[in-house]
Order: sequence, then C-alpha cells, then structure tokens
Amino acid sequence: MEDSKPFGMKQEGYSNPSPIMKTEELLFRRGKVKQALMIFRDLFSKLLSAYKTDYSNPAKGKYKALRDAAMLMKKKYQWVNCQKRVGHVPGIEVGDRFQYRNELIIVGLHRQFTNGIDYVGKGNYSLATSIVVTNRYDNARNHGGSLVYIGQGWNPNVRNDSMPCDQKLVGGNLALKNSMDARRPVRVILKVDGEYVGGIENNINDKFSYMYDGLYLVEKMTQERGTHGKLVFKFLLNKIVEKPSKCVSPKDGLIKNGNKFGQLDAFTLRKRLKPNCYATKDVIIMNDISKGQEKFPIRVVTSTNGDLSFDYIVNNIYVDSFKKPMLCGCDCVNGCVDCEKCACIVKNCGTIPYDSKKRLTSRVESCAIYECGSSCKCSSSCFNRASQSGLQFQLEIFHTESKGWGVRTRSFIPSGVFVCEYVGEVHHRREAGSRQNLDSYIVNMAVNECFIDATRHGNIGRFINHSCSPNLQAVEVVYDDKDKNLPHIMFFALQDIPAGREVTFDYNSCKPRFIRTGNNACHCGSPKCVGRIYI
Ligand SMILES: C[S@@+](CC[C@H](N)C(=O)[O-])C[C@H]1O[C@@H](n2cnc3c(N)ncnc32)[C@H](O)[C@@H]1O
Repeated sequence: MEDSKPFGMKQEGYSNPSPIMKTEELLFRRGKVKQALMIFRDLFSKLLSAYKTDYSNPAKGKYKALRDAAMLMKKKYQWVNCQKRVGHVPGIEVGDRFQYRNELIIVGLHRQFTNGIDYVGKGNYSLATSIVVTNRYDNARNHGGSLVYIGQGWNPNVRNDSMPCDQKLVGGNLALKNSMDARRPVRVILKVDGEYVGGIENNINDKFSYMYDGLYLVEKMTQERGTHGKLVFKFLLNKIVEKPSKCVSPKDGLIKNGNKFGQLDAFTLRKRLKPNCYATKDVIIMNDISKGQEKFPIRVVTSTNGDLSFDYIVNNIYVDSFKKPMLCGCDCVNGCVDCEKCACIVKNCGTIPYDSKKRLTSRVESCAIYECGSSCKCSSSCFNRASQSGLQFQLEIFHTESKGWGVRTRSFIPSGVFVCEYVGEVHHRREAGSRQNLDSYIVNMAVNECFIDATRHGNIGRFINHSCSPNLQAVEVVYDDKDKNLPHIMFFALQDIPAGREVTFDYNSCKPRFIRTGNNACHCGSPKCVGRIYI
C-alpha cells in the first residue's frame, strides 16, 4: 500500500492550515520538527541494535528503545513545541505521517505515551489538546469527516485484569467535555493502516503509522452502556473544514488564515505582507459548482484563471439508444451474504466485492462489479450497493501547478471506500473516433460498446488527473438502475487518503480507458512516473 505523506514530504494539492505566522518562521519551525525527528530516529536505531542481545522478544526491545529514545531527548531538552497548546502545532501540517507514537510526543503533537486524550489545565479548567484515534476501542470514523470517540477509562478491548467499571468524568473525558462547552478545537491523530515509507528498519513488521488529520470540534457527549455492561462516554467530533491557507476572499481582498477558533482567529490585510511572502493566493471562485445537486457542496479554489465551461450533472445522460441487457435482481431478504444464492454476488464469480463497511475487499482485476439494484429484494442499505449513495466526502476542485484543474479531498478518506463516479454523456463507441482529438474527457468502457464523454456535461470525476502512483482506482460497476443497465465508472480509494491530498488514478491501469489526446507529458511528480499520461 502506498504511504500518504511521510513527514517533510510535501505534495501537490495539499492545503496547509497553519496558524498565522510568517512563512520564514513556519519554515524554521518545520525545520526544528524535522531535526527532532531525525535525532529521535537515529537514537532509536542505535538503542534498538544495542538492546537486540538483551531481549529475546524483539517487540519488548523495540518498545524500550522507543521510550528510552524519547526520554533521552527530553533530558537533553531536544523535544520541540514543549508548551502544550490548543490548535495546530507550528511546523506540523495536516496530512503529516509519523512512524511511531512516541514521535508525536517529541514534536508536541500529542504528549501522552499511552493515553488517547491529551489536555492542558486541571479539572473544570482543563481543555483537550489532542486525541489519538485507534481501532482498539469502539471508535468509529464516519464518512464526511465525523467520528465517535470513546472516552478513557476501563475498556474491554484493552487487556485489563481489573474488574470493569463505569468511566468517570475526570481527566481526559472532562477535558473533552470542557472543549465541547467552550467550542475549542481538538487535534485529531489517526492511526492508519499501511507501512511508513522510508521508515526505520526494525525487524518488526509495523503495518501502521500515525497521521495528523487536523482540527475537530466536539459536538456532543453521551453516556451509554458499553458491551461490558458499564457506562462509557461517547464523544461525537466533527472535522473543522478550514479554508486553504492564505485564502483571498474575492470581495474583501483579505488573507484569511483559518476560522473562528483560538489561535486561528486572525485576519491579516494582504497589503501588510512582504512581497514574496506567500507562494499561493487561492481564491474561492465558486462555493458549489454542483449548485446543490451533490450531497456536499463542491467549491472551486484557484490562484489563476481556468476554463470551467461545462454543465454539472450527477447522472449519466444516455445520448444514443442502447440495447440494455435485462438484469434480474436477487431475492435476498436477510442480507446478500450467501455467495451461491444471491444472484448479484453469483455474477461476481461468487466473491463478495465489499466488506460490511462497503469497502472494496481487494483491487479489482476483473472487468466489472455487479451491485444489487432496484429490482433486488434486499434493502437499499445492502453493502453490495456501495457506490450508489453519492458523494461521501467533501471534495474540492483546485488549480494544480502543471496539470490544469485537479480534485483534492477536504476530509480523510479510508482505503477501499467509494469516492465518486465519472459522469457524462454516454455514446456508442463508434462515435469516439471522430471526437478523439477534440478533448480529454472521453473514457472508453471495457464492458459495453460505449464511452462516456464529460466534455460538455460532467461531474467532479472529469477533473481527476492521472498519476503513476495513484490513490484511486476506477472500476466499472453494473447495477439495475431502472432501465439503464450499462456500467458506471466508479472511483474507490486504493489507500487511506489524508485531508488536503489530491486524488488521482492511473489512466492506463484501469479497465475503462481514457482516450489519448495530443497532450501526453505527465507531471504527476511521482518517483515512479513513466513520463507519459497515456501509454
Ligand atoms: C480528465 S482531464 C483531468 C482534468 C484536467 N486537468 C482539467 O483541467 O480539466 C485529463 C487531462 O488533464 C491533464 N492531465 C491529467 N493528468 C495529468 C498529468 N499527470 N500530467 C499532466 N497533465 C495531466 C491532461 O491535459 C489530460 O488530457
């Protein structure tokens, strides 16, 4: 699995919601964070090999090396961002990944070795600063940037020899409640699947890392009985959607750095800035290009001009008439789990394409996925209808440096989930040849003799660029959609995608193929780039 962004590596399409601070100072702080991480990793490596002979269990040796490296640095005053704070931490950007949890401590992102909640102050005067979200607890991350976080205290999913008891409104739990009451933001760090690229070799297969996902607001706190019979606190947090950094409002000519909370509460007059201080001056030129047709508004952000002349649609327009094969739906009334009985699963060669969370279970190599549809007896929430409920995440159209428009996500997208469809006018394939050199929005379908042209009518899918290291895959999905049983082109996440990251797919690896146009030089910036968009 591809990594998102190891610390220090900046990628196109990323927007940095840093607190107001001069660029030079930000760079200086980032340099300090980077330096602290280098010292930590070097120390850890040395300690790890020193402890090799002392510990027969490599996991124990690793744990001690990690802890000792952090404590040695503390003794030498090598930790950075030492003062606990609410809000972003200078030098750390949303989307930064860290290999080890102790790295969060030494850079000041989350200053707790094991506790999931970190906070400042005491009792009723405390405020939560950060939480680490792992799947050890019943924490649930929902689509669209909200999550349910289980409070701290006795937890049945953690090895615990004592008797279970009710969670108490003290420490971190109280701090989260105080943050809710005071409407103060909390940093969220996600434990995400996937190896850390360029990480330290340690013989222990670390299949996860930690990603800073930005600021959230605690919206609600409830107390419920957990599976172990005792009371637990549940906190509902919503991601704060921040404006891109250095965002210029077209009306007032101000540069806005964030939102109304705490240290982000700042507006700076553009004329006060030194020349060359900021590289980008992104302007929100449209608040919702879909004009309310999508579940989430899709804004358009740019620092330059670009052509946007097309009609936004959310469903394919069938221009030609097609002989539509009749699809017979399934008769499942208790969920489509029987690979032999469910008529739709049978069409997928007897394999269930999605898991219970509607995530693709593996990379799709076959031609198409057959989902349940309107003539099936299963419910509309059946997991085998993963791509039929529209957008699940806030996406944004932005102007890239060298690829024209592109699409980036404003919230974290977990690996395997449906992201969006490629919508346009559906024609017979024989038409495609005559249009070939006109535009770059035509995709040939693999399954039927047709193609989708999003030149004049399309949706957000038409703005997704090619990458030689993509984070989306395009899949043809067929379902009984009233009378249109032609395939749809659906994009699914190939990996966890952090907020702010551009979403891309490989125009050549997918079964639906883009028709080659004149412009073929690839600017994806991947180390694996083959230099061409269309092969
Ligand atoms: C489907 S459109 C993608 C959206 C397009 N960037 C826009 O501005 O509307 C495909 C076109 O985008 C550009 N493009 C996509 N990926 C690219 C890449 N990796 N490098 C350079 N140009 C790219 C090429 O002009 C290509 O023909």
